[in-house]
Amino acid sequence: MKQILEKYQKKIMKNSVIPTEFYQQYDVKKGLRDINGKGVLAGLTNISAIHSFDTNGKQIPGILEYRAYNIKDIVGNLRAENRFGFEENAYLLLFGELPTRNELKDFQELLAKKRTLPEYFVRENVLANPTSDIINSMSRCLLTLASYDPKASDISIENVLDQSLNIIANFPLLAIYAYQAYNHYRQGASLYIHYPDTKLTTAENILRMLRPDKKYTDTEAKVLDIALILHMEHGGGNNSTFTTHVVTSSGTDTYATIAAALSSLKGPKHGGANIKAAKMLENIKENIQNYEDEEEIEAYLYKILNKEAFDCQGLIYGIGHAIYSVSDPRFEVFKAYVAALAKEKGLEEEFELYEKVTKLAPQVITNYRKTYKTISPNIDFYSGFVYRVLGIPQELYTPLFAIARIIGWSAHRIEELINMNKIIRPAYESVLPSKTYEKIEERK
Ligand SMILES: CC(=O)SCCNC(=O)CCNC(=O)[C@H](O)C(C)(C)COP(=O)(O)OP(=O)(O)OC[C@H]1O[C@@H](n2cnc3c(N)ncnc32)[C@H](O)[C@@H]1OP(=O)(O)O
Ligand SMILES: O=C([O-])CC(=O)C(=O)O
Repeated sequence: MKQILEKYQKKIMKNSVIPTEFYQQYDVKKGLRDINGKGVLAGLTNISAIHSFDTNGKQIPGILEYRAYNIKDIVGNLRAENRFGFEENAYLLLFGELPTRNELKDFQELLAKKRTLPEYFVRENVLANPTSDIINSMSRCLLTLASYDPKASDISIENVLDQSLNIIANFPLLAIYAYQAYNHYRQGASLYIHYPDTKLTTAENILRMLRPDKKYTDTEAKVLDIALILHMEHGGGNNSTFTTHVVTSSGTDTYATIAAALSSLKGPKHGGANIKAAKMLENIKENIQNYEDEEEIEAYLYKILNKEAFDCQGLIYGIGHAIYSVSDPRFEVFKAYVAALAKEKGLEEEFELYEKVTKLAPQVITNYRKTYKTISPNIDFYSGFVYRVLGIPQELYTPLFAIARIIGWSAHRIEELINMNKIIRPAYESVLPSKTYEKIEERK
């Protein structure tokens, strides 16, 4: 079998490689972006804005706005008022306005009411097929839920909104129960299936369902709430949201669309980077003797880039961004929390090592690869650190991203359905000259 595959692979390599210069010649933007990170304009949106260049094309520190409100103001205000904000920001992103106190209460009650799975669903679907790949389990369960929905393929806005709210409410259950199944059947731990509490927020319910004793502190839940808010939405062009637009444009149903978005998200260059970054930082910690020695850290980062260390893929996870240059504003917000948590938990030494990595890695990548814009750490450099301090297992890092980003996917799916009504279908130029068909006996 191996030999046959090697033979086929050789043929593929011979017939599939396209000379690099062709991309320039045909003006194809690899990754649909300019080399400095400006994307090909593929759509318009009211949902969020990302700024990384000023009007003169100069790189600026990144700015992220949800429905025109700066993410730093959103988080700053929640913090000042010591309130949870996941539900409020879900309302803002989905409906376009900040809720009044009563509107927020009604929305929270609606989500709480919807936060329930069909009878026996957990036993027959979640527990029956345990896997460490929780995103796969979520996709599988989502597609199974479609068969319970008599209006699964109805793509009217009202129905899509109803389906989206069901998925938003139930993603935490699908993720946490899938982890509990894996932890029990594959890791030998006791099995806990705690029901969510209708009076609690999304962040509180996640910790309640995860922990054997259902207990958590208010600070822990508020830190998780902020992490979720920061991951909720990032424009129409990020890989999983663009997938949502593409798949929605074919007219398919909500379940299939979100399963596609989940599949995109788990890739290690996108949402899957949070697990990779956490594992990489552990690996760096194990392989560095002196945390103070910048030369030793730098040499190890070169080894990672050179595919000689960690997962041998040549990527330093949690660093770099497709469109941000000088900074990812979410990283900045996160860092303040991480610094405080590290101090509280006595992890200052580890935090200082990671800080050195964030300082050295961008320079190392710039020296090693051809880069046209400033490289800086992204949101997921520190998310693993925060989740670890909260006692959240690594298998749930990317699922937590999905629990948050389902809001952005839903808002973008609805925006696509309202405004576009046109199948997305870009062009691929064939660079292969035509050939005369050879009869089977003439082939060499
Ligand atoms: C929530 C999120 O999705 S945020 C992103 C999470 N992903 C990661 O953290 C994975 C590590 N980072 C990366 O792989 C990249 O920075 C990406 C995928 C996020 C962006 O990639 P690009 O748009 O190609 O970035 P950019 O144009 O700045 O990169 C220039 C060069 O530096 C390389 N580069 C950028 N970041 C890294 C990195 N962290 N490690 C190694 N090489 C890198 C790119 O591969 C590219 O090399 P190439 O021209 O040989 O292909
Ligand atoms: O915008 C991107 O390309 C990736 C990202 O940061 C996100 O989806 O949050």
